[in-house]
Amino acid sequence: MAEADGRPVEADGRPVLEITGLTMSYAPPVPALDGVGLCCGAGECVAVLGANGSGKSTLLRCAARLREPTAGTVRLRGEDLTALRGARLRERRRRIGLVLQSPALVGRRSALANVAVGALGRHRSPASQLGRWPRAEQAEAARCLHRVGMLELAHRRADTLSGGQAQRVAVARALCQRPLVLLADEPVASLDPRAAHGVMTVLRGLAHEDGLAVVVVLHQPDLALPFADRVVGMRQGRVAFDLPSARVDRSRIALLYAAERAERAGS
Ligand SMILES: Nc1ncnc2c1ncn2[C@@H]1O[C@H](COP(=O)(O)OP(=O)(O)OP(=O)(O)O)[C@@H](O)[C@H]1O
Repeated sequence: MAEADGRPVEADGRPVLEITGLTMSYAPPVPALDGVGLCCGAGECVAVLGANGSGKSTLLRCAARLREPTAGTVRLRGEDLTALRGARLRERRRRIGLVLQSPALVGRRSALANVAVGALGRHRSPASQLGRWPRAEQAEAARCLHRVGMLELAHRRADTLSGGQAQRVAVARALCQRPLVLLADEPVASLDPRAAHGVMTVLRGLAHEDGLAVVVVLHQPDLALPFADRVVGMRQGRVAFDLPSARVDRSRIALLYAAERAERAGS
């Protein structure tokens, strides 16, 4: 893998995920994103910080093509996803794993069965939809659980897991999609500090050790700075800064939130 500006890029010189000029408004119109650019290379962990309403979740949803941007491009390994439709889009979307604040597991099913759901895009049958998986998919789900340190609890019902354990299972479910990119939207928001640290360790490991491109939206600068390689600060639908973590000082972060408060107070 090569490097450009200190960032990992694919052999063709492009980062795995490359977002440019992303603009999106919700009806009636509520502007949410205004020309946002963000890149994430294989093996890189990027944190996105910003005050409530600054557009972080909308950015991830547009990147995963769950929302349609009004302008801009989302490239996965150089291919523009915003130009794709139908089966091709569905296939490419599977290469983008999504982890949300709520793990959304099926409580009465085992951790293993929940993880195997990530394989549905490759293997869909009446049996798999009832939670009965062929041996190969079960083995892959077990490998994904092992990767997040949850193999021992593979056969536990999901509704008996702690919040941190459930979130690791959700990460394993995303891994079972065999993603190139992992997008995590406030994955530690409901977790205690120890569990949050554990989930962040897993996410960073998936970037640094497994070579995924990981983008994680956080509300905790104290987690973003030590765990992420780069931090993207968002303010009012725009990128306020995009810097290596080591160059992000506290005053820059404070400004991110303070400016948002001041602008709101004045509006
Ligand atoms: N479904 C929706 N319908 C209308 N407006 C929306 C919708 N979702 C978000 N918005 C608006 O879009 C803007 C960006 O919201 P978004 O949720 O992306 O921000 P965020 O940075 O993720 O916020 P938070 O940290 O609170 O999750 C806000 O003004 C928000 O009110």
